[in-house]
Amino acid sequence: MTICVFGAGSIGCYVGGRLAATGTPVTFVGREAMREQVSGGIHLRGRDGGSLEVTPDFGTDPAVVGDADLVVVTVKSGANKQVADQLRPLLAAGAVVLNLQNGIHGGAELRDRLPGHRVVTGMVGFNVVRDGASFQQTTAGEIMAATDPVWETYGAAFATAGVPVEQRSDMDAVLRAKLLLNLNNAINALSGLPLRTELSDRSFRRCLSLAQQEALRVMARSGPAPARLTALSPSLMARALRVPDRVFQRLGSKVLAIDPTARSSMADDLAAGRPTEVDWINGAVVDLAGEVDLEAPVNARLVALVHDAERAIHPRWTGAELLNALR
Ligand SMILES: NC(=O)C1=CN([C@@H]2O[C@H](COP(=O)(O)OP(=O)(O)OC[C@H]3O[C@@H](n4cnc5c(N)ncnc54)[C@H](OP(=O)(O)O)[C@@H]3O)[C@@H](O)[C@H]2O)C=CC1
Ligand SMILES: CC(C)(CO)C(=O)C(=O)O
Repeated sequence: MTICVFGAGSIGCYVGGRLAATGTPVTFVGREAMREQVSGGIHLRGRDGGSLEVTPDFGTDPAVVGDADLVVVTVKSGANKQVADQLRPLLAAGAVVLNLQNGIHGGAELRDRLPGHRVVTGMVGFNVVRDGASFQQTTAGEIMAATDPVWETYGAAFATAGVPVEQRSDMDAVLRAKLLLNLNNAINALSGLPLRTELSDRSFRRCLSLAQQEALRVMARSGPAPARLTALSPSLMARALRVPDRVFQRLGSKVLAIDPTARSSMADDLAAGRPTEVDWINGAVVDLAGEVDLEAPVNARLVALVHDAERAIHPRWTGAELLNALR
């Protein structure tokens, strides 16, 4: 039972690190800059505050993937096609691929390019903040993945590692629900604020409400309906975001139960000068809308604003400014 984490950054090092720290053989493939940071050892802090230390078997040579039975792909969406091209000649016969990514098309993108291999679609419901070689899970949440025989072999290892996998037979609906939550990634990135501060501001929540309601209209026409991943249903959540701050502090206390340092993965990308996943998140809503003869101007505007921010054009917005730009 050997796992290879391919594209090991925040999610890959955290999930793979927990597996390695609890006795599962894991190899990590990632960038040289990451190897330099983590090869002396990584520190993993769980949501319960407990810590694990492990020295990862981290390299930059993709060839090690050939020894793995399970390959966990944790690159950002834009790298999927290139990664599939790298994996195709290297994967062992019978190796299973698990993609742990935001967006709704990652699994299919890999599946189309890796004929002969099972690609299991997964989703990470929690946030991880990296600080050098320290990886901290800053929100509650689970990994969800498509029901598959692979979990008979690996399910116990993920559970022991403190990253249990909930098998779902409705992964498309799960990915759509996560997409709705991730519409905040762009707003969070443009705010320049930690998630908790941003979501405590009604103007930013109203921006998210606009983006989610637009996405819900599109999803209502294109099916499947998004799964319910939070205490409130997706449509109720989109409405509840608009309530005044004091009411939201009570109503949305679970939403705000976030470590004060946590930021969305898109905020990390913007801060590090990397291309963002906005085309795969808000852009996915625009694409879905096009397929059913609708328009999605709020999400289209967010895509454009994040692309501007990637080029250092108006990278920071107040809640009021952003709300004005989206209405
Ligand atoms: N971070 C979080 O809290 C959460 C993230 N997610 C999702 O999980 C996925 C992974 O996110 P995250 O871990 O934050 O991403 P990171 O950017 O931290 O990690 C991905 C790593 O893969 C590297 N990489 C890209 N292409 C290759 C390649 N061909 N070979 C080797 N390494 C490669 C990247 O390097 P480089 O940057 O140089 O390309 C980067 O170091 C995304 O879809 C994200 O949206 C979901 C929930 C929470
Ligand atoms: C966990 C969450 C929703 C936090 O924003 C996320 O998926 C991300 O940062 O990409």
